[in-house]
Amino acid sequence: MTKPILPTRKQIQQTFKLQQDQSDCGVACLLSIIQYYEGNNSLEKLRELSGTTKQGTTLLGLYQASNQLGFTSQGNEADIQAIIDHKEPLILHVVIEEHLQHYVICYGYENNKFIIGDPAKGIIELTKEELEKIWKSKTCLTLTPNNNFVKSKTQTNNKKKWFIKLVKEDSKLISFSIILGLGIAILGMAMAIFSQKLIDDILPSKDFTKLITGIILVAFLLLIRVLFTALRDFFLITQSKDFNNRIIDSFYTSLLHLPKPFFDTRKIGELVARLNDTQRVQRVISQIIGNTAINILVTIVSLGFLFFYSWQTGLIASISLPFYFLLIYSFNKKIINAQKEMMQGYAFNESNYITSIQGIATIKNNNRQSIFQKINQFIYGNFQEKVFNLGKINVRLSIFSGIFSVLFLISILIYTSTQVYNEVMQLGELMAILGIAGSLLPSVASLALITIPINEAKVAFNRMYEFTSIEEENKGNISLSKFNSLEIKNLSFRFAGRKELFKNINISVNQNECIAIVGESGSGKSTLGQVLQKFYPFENGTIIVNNQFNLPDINTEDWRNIIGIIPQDITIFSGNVITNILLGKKDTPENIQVFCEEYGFTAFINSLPQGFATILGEEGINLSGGQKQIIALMRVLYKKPQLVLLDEFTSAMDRKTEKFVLNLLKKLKSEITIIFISHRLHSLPQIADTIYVLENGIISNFGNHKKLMETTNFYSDFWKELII
Ligand SMILES: Nc1ncnc2c1ncn2[C@@H]1O[C@H](COP(=O)(O)OP(=O)(O)OP(=O)(O)O)[C@@H](O)[C@H]1O
Repeated sequence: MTKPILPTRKQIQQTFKLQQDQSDCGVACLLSIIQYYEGNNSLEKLRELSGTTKQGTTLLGLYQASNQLGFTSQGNEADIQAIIDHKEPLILHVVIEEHLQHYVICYGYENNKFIIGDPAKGIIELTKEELEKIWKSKTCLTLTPNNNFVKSKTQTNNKKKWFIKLVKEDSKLISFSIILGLGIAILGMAMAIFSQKLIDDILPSKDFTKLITGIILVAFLLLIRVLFTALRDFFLITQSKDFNNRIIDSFYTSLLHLPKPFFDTRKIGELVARLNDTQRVQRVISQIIGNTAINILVTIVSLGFLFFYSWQTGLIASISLPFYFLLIYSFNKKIINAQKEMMQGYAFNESNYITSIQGIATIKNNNRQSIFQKINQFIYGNFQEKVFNLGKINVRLSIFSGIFSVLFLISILIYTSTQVYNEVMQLGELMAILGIAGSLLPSVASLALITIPINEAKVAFNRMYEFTSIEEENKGNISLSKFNSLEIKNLSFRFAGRKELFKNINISVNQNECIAIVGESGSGKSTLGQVLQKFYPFENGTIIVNNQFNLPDINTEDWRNIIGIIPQDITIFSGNVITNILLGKKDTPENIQVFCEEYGFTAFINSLPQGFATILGEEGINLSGGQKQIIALMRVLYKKPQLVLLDEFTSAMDRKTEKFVLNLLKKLKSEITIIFISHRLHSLPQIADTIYVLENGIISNFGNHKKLMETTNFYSDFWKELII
């Protein structure tokens, strides 16, 4: 499985992957090494496995991910000589521009230079001194593929299959559009040919009938061309609509089924930007169907006509057009890079805009409007600078191509006019040749630039594919409808790339019991709650349900029907109170009214301006924290769960509401098992049968109020401080 001692440049170039944004450098390095060993994966998957966040990846995260992917890897402290002696690619942790943490790959040492794969720049060479300057940490990750490493050629095939599946339904529309495009191209020549006939034959012959017939014929052909163009455009917009609907549906559906950790590591702006990617892919499809086919044909037919009228002009065109093509083509790379930077600038600007709107209260409260305005000026200015850079390249391109066009047309003009002057060529032929030569250049230019939109679409397509190729969350296959007990045994958990959050935790709860998990902020209580919702897989230990099933094996949908959650951050959707309780489920208003009366929520509903019809969320009134918690309680109880998990519930309620809620929960204890997660401890003695104290990553104590008060711990400290 191991490669030859020093990889060739070609191998490196072919397998090296650039980062898609700043936080991706670590995973881009890992992906490059995977591809170097002929494996395959996606940046998205690697982000997930390595716990990459908006800030980037830790070396520990890269280590954990690479071990899961079939590498024997090791984090080391090393010196320059050690990496010269190490004959396999390795990842170095470096610091660039004095403070930016970054990862690069060292592929080897050759001719006194290190071959470095820098995900921000590409393949570069560094001298010992240059590398030492940035490799200050002296830490690196060595990776050797072991027997678990899977070589895979399947991903490219899967990508192709996915793409074909997406466009397959449009194949008829696409074929019609191409055929119409060909018709349009051929009819486009009609005017040039007619003008030649008009000047050379019809007008000199003074044949009026011929003139009228000719005009009618050309008018007819031009009208057919208009019809063809309209039809083709209609097919294109139809295809565009169908394709976008299909692709967005597939994208959104995959998004909803992605595992929770996926959402922890993404910025909203980035997710929104990916929705726009679909349009980019579609635009290029339209462009290829709409223009490229026509341009190819226009070029061939025009050249044919030029040869037909005068083989010499055909020859001039055939010799000079490849140069024209190459001249324009040479701009491709610059334009693609400038476009990439512009797209990044755009995504960054969008993220910044969304974050400032979300944090508007904090900005105002801290009087930081002017600072945020300056940040925005900087970010937006940077984006505009990138747009400007792209514009500059385009201006340069149009100057060069303009000069070339002038030279080309003038040389054709000189040649043909000399021919007319010497009476070898007729005037009409000159006109036709000039007309055809003029239409040839834009077609060739557009063909030379086709890689730009294709590349843009490829980037967009890959980014979308990465989303849709992530495995859905674990579904589990044991169905369950009745909850009896939950037992957490020796459970350990860490977020990918982080140190262990808790270890060897033992907690149990039976039907109709109420337990509480208490502990300091950040001790991992909410995370434990999320593990219980099957949001995160755990590292070691077991969670047994009903004394027989492993939680990961239980059907996720069944389990989430059994467990009801009130999270710390409650989401209120746009809509009225009823839609917020039902969350899309169908029910009659009478039933909801009965439900509210049964649980005693009627007074709360009546206190809202329009009762049940009160519009909440972005389009409606803002609820207080306590009111949101009541809505969340209604939402949970309406679901009729058998186990509820209440995370810092009642924290925002006034004493009266809290009392009402606690009394309600006490009554419900006979029907529902309750897990409280809290650091508000004063209400717990009334309701919790057992209290577990989570401290320093372990359950340091557990028992009822009386038992816990006998020792010194987080819980008893709280009560003792109250008494003092
Ligand atoms: N997705 C994540 N990736 C990495 N670390 C995370 C993630 N979510 C939470 N953490 C970290 O895990 C730790 C535990 O967080 P958690 O929310 O579980 O604490 P908590 O005990 O519920 O705190 P609080 O009482 O303040 O709600 C924190 O240090 C937090 O920064």
